[in-house]
Amino acid sequence: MSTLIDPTITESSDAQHTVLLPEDYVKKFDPDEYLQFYFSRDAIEDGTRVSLFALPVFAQLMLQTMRPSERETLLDIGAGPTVYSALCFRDVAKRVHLSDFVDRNLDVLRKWIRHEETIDWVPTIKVINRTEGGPTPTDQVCIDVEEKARGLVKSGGIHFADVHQMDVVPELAGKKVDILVSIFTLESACRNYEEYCKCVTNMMRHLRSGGRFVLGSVLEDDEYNSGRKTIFHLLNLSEQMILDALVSVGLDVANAKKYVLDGEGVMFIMATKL
Ligand SMILES: C[S@@+](CC[C@H](N)C(=O)[O-])C[C@H]1O[C@@H](n2cnc3c(N)ncnc32)[C@H](O)[C@@H]1O
Repeated sequence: MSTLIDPTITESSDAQHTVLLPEDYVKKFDPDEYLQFYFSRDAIEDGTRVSLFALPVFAQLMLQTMRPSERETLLDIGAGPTVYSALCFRDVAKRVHLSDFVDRNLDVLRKWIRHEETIDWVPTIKVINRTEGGPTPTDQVCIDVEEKARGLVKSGGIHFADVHQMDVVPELAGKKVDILVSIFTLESACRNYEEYCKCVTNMMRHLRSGGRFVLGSVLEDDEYNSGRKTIFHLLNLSEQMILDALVSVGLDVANAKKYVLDGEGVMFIMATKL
């Protein structure tokens, strides 16, 4: 997972190479370490996460192909301590629901809502803005972008999620959103392909027919750094395995928009639920 791993760090930590498992998230996933590792100013300047290129492109496509009434609600499953989905889709949806399995991640998201210190999202906003084709944003533009995203999450909510449950987001049980986003979560949460397919089925219960599913996945890798010294297991997935799982839950994969970044070992796909 080259987008998520700084090779110099993995090499130096080989001596104590412990790989944590899906059941270790609650105790061992550290939101601050994760944000520092991937979203600090230095991390963003050193090499950007591919998500910040793919998601704004999908957002633009949604603006072009969906009427405002068809794209009111967005749910991000496994957002972790990050808010970049709300930043990328701020002009698309009216309400954004961020969800995750780890309470400490949800606490960080709530702190962000209350304007308390978390990470500085300005470097991320600048990359998103560049992908959107805008000029280098002023400080005021960055503040406005973040405030708009914050407002959408205030209108939506911050929720517990477990992809292994039939109602992945219990607080939204029985409710369906227009856009479902999940980035680098399923391959983190699942131990085998059978579980993966079950979790995709569970997630789809939150998406309405005609809605869009946006999935970001690591391809063919076994682990990733969740911080400088912490390594978590990943389910090793080929592109075909992912596509098969999506077809089996009724997503229109034949007409999907897909980016496979071989050098980066990641895939992003946007598909409509039939
Ligand atoms: C690699 S992080 C991705 C975070 C964020 N989506 C991003 O792109 O930076 C994996 C996330 O999956 C979450 N996760 C792990 N097990 C989960 C489960 N059973 N249900 C929902 N989320 C889970 C973790 O808490 C973590 O936030």
